[in-house]
Amino acid sequence: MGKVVFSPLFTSRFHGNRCKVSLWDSDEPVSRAELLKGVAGAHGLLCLLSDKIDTEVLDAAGPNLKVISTLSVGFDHMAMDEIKKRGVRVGYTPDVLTDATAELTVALLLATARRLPEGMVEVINGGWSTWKPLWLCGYGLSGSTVGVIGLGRIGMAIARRLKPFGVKKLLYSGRTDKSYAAEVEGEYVPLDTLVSESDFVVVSCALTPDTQGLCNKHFFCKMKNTAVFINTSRGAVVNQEDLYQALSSGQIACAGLDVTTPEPLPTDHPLLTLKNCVVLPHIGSATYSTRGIMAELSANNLLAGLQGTDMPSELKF
Ligand SMILES: O=C(O)[C@H](O)CO
Repeated sequence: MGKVVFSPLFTSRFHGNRCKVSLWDSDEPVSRAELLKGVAGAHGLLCLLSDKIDTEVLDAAGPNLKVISTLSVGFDHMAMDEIKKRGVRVGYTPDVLTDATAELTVALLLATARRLPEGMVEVINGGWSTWKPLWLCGYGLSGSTVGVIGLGRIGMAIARRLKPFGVKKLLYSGRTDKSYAAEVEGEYVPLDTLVSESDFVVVSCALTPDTQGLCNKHFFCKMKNTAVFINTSRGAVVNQEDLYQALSSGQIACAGLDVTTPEPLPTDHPLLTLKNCVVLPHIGSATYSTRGIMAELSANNLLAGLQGTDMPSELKF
């Protein structure tokens, strides 16, 4: 085999059936300088969603590069046009993180709507004086309308988990009507209808030029002022200034975000001053078993790409 670079991990060089592996042996991301240096001459690269794989990295790798394997289902961190132009194959990790991400989305939705972080702070700081009828009241799923933007693998897994909470109506929007939505009695509606009729708006679409900044002031203005907004896809789908305005003015009730722009969100970011905004550090797929399976799948994708065989999960683009 040749040279492979694994970044958390790092790259590989391929000679016959052996590869020389350069491993970034840390849970911390590889620095840009190390990545540019380490990738030189590599035949394969295993990267994270936090590694920007752009022309500079591709140029630094040079013409040996045959395969990039990302430890993620999202691929918005990679310059796909440029990668395609160079004939480099791409492996990714769909399916194996669907359950963990859907589970986290439900947890975030409940934590946000039922104000769990706020409640915990009150217990710790002595704000819990006694039981009070209206104190820390939030919003429940029973009898509600839930709107899922992007009913793909993860969106569908979220819908399946939310339905048993007594959700009355499940709306979804996206590029196309999905026949499998029947399983959750999903109703395909225009985005405007979803936004204005939903009590819970859950964003689960990929980040593309079409969805970038989709959730902006026009979007939030159409939401009910009792509505809960949840995003576990990519931060850039949301205009955060507009979200801040919507939350601080009472235009919408609350928001739960597992993804932000940038990541990490600076600790002095205005969103973090709001009690009605729950922010998590992009932990959708963070279960021990899911991350283990993702690591194995991305290593196998990389090896198949180096050997020129079928990858377990190749991105077709
Ligand atoms: O794209 C992905 O794989 C997720 O965002 C990571 O959990």
